[in-house]
Amino acid sequence: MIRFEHVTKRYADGTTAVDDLSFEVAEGELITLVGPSGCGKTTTMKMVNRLIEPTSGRILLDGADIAQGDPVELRRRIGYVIQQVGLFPHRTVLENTATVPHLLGWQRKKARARAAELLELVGLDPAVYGDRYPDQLSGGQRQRVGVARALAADPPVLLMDEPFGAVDPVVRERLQSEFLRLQSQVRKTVLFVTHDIEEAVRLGDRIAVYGHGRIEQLDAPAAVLGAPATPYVADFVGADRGLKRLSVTEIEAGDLEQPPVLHLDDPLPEALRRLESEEARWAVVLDDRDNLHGWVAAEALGSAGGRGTVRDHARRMDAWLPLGASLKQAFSTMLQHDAGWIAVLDGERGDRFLGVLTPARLHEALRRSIGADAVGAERADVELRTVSGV
Ligand SMILES: Nc1ncnc2c1ncn2[C@@H]1O[C@H](COP(=O)(O)OP(=O)(O)OP(=O)(O)O)[C@@H](O)[C@H]1O
Repeated sequence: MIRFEHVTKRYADGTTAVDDLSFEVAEGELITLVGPSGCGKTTTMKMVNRLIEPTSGRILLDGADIAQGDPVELRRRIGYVIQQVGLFPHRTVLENTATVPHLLGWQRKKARARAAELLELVGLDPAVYGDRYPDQLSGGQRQRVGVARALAADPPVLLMDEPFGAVDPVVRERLQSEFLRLQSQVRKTVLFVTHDIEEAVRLGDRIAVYGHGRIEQLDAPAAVLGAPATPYVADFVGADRGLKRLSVTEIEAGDLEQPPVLHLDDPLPEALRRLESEEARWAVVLDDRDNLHGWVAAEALGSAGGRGTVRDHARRMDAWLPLGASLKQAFSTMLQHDAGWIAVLDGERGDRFLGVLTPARLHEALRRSIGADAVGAERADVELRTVSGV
């Protein structure tokens, strides 16, 4: 969709802002450009809508060299969101949002209807906020209007330059979640500039980590965190990259442990025999539709004198997650419920019980996924070497 071919930008004073850059953004992909101040992220972005012209090399949009066409025509296909938003102070929120459709000559009614639809999409009720002026909004709301305005003419490409940089961390996280939800609906091709590695990891399908004027690594967030390509990248993503990686590594079926499974109506003697034969101290308990009910301790069954069913001794278990949730969510759920394990369910198939994740399994999953990225293999195929006998 967007292709950089050996693009260099040298400013008049001799500063090389971008140095022989080649990479490609696929249609519907969100690439975050992350790196320290002055490394060329904004220059990269502004060359796409021709606010800055490259010194050499070329940029293709849908296969066509953008330098050959009309910049105004080009910008109609590209939404642009910046940190200072740049809303017109004397125009209402609705008018601000309808700016581009107006410029494109849409009829007033159609432009306003589209603007209202977009405001709704970014979580601002047009009936409440449409007639307000920008200074009557919070910082986070202004950013939302900025995003709505950029999307108003439905451009295939979005350029976002630190769009959430000026709001406090709580609002920022909310805007990120909303933007992820929005992007899953509109699937734009996005270049997103940020200083913040956490933001880059959270939002990007891939992350481009910039050194001075160059991309040091362009890869999926988990790969950048797990297997940094250079010492520079390792340093930039931080010593706690293992921890950060938890949030972008999903629970897979192969990570799970399989404890014995009992059903609520199983008679006690049979249940006890099962646990004894498997030398287990507890079992997961399912209901008659095979949904998770909770768990039962062998000790509780043993002291019951052999009468009744598992139901009489089973305890509820609320610590569970669907397959595909992140390891960070798993860890956080364990802490929240003070649980030594959590159940993992198949959300796609009526919450069927799949297995349990323990802290040891979680650690293994993380190590295996880092190992997999380092050698370019599937996580399930990675064997761990463990210090044994300790
Ligand atoms: N008009 C200009 N003339 C000369 N040098 C410039 C100009 N614009 C940017 N630069 C320099 O080019 C380099 C890259 O700037 P750029 O704005 O692309 O960095 P950035 O990574 O976006 O930084 P930040 O995160 O601080 O916005 C910097 O050294 C900057 O000082």
